Amino acid sequence: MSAAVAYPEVEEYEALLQFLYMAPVGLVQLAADGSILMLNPLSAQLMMPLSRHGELTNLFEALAPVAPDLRQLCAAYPADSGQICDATRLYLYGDQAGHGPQVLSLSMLKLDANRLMAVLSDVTEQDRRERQLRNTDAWLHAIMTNIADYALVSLDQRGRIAAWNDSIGRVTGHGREAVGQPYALFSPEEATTPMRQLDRLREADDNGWSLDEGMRRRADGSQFWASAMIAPLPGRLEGESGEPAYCMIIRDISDKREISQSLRQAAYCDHLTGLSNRRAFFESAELELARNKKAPRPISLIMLDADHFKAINDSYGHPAGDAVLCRLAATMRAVCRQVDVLARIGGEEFAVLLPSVGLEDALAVAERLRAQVQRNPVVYQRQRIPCTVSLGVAVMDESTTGFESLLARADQALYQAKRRGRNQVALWQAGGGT
Ligand SMILES: Nc1nc2c(ncn2[C@@H]2O[C@H](COP(=O)(O)OP(=O)(O)OP(=O)(O)O)[C@@H](O)[C@H]2O)c(=O)[nH]1
Repeated sequence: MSAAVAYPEVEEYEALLQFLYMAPVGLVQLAADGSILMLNPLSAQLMMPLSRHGELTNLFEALAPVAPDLRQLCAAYPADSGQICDATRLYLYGDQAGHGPQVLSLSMLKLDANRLMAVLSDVTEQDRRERQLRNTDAWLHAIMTNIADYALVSLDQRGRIAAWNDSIGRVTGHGREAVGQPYALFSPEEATTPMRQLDRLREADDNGWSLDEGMRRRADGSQFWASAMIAPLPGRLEGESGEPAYCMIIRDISDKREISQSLRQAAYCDHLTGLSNRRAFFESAELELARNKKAPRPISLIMLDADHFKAINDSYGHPAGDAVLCRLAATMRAVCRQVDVLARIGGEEFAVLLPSVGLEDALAVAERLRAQVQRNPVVYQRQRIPCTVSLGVAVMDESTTGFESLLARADQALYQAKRRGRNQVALWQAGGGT
C-alpha cells in the first residue's frame, strides 16, 4: 500500500515555479556582477533579440547595447536594498522588420548585497501611442499658435465653449470669459437662435459634421466673414456638461467672401431686390421642415403681395414699380430677423419663413410689415408713390402635410386679405375660413 507523502518544500517550490512561469512580466534574479541566477520564460523571450548566441548568462552584458551604464548604476546604488531604477525605457532595434523599435521597460531592484532583481515588460505599443499623442499635441499646438485665421473651439454637449485657447483670442478677440458661454457668442445678434445652434449640433451628430458660412462677430463688435465647421468628438462623454463634446473650427475667409458671395448670389438671389429667389426659398424651407421633423417647433409663413401693383406700373412707369419692389424688400429686411428666410417668389409677391415663430408672433410681424409699408411711401424721381400690401399668414400644424400645403394655406389667406379690401393681414384657419 502506498501512501501519498506530503513534501511541503516541494509544493512550495512548484508553486514558486508556476508563479514565475505565469508572471506577465519578465523577472530576472542576478548576482551583483550581473550573472543571471534565475529567470522566467518571459524575460528570456524579451531579451532574446539581445542575446548574441542564444545565451543569456549576464544581464549587464546582454543589455549593454541598450543600457550601457546599467552595471555602474547598480554598483553605485548606496543602500542595502531598494529600487535602483524605475520603468527605464530600453529601445531595441533588430527584429521589428521595419515596424519601429521594440521597447522594453526595465526596473532594477537591489534585494541584498549579493542579489539584484530585474523586472522587464514589453511597452512597445504604449510607447508608440505616447509618441503619437505627443505628435498630435505638437501638431495641434502648431495650428493653434501659428495659423492665424483659424479658431479651434471645443464645445460641450449643449454647445457651450468648453475651454479657451490662443486661437480663439487671436481670431475672435475673446478672452477666457468666453468659457461656459453658448457658441452664439461668435455670431452677430439676431443671426442665430438657441434652437438654430442646437440644430447644428444635431446635424453634426447625424452627418458627422455641420458646415456653414456667414458673418461672425469679434469681441469688439466688429464682424468678419467666416466658415464654421462643427464635428462631434470621438469618445466624448454623453451628457457631461462642461466636457468637450464637439470641436468647432471658425475660419476667417473675408478675402474669399466676394467670390463665394457672387457665386451664391447668381444661383440663389433675386437680382432686383437681393432677397432669396424662389429656388433658394424652397431649399431653405425644405431644410427647415426637415429640422422641424427632428425637433418639432413652430414654423410660420407670411405671403406678401403689393396691392394694385399693375396700376403703379401703369401710372409711374416700370422702373418706378421696380423701386417699389426694392423698398418692400428693404422693409422686410428691417422688420424681420436674420434667421428668417425672406424671398421674392413671384413678380410682386414675397414670402417670409419664420422658424420657431408661432401664430401670435407671426401675426404681429405681418402687421408690422403692413404698417411700415403704408407709413413710408416710395419717393421715385421726386414722385411720391403710395403703396400698400396684403398679407396671408399660415402656421405649420399636424394637418400640414408639407411645405407645399403650408404655402397653399398662406396663399389662400393672402387671397382673403385681397378680397376683403387689401392693405390687411389675414390668417389661414381650418375649415376654409381665414
Ligand atoms: N415693375 C415691375 N413690375 C412687375 C414685375 N414683375 C411683375 N410685375 C407687374 O406686376 C403686376 C401684377 O399685377 P396683378 O397680378 O394684376 O396684380 P395687382 O395689380 O398688384 O393687383 P392685386 O394684386 O389684386 O392688388 C403686373 O402688371 C406685372 O407686369 C417687376 O419685376 N417689376
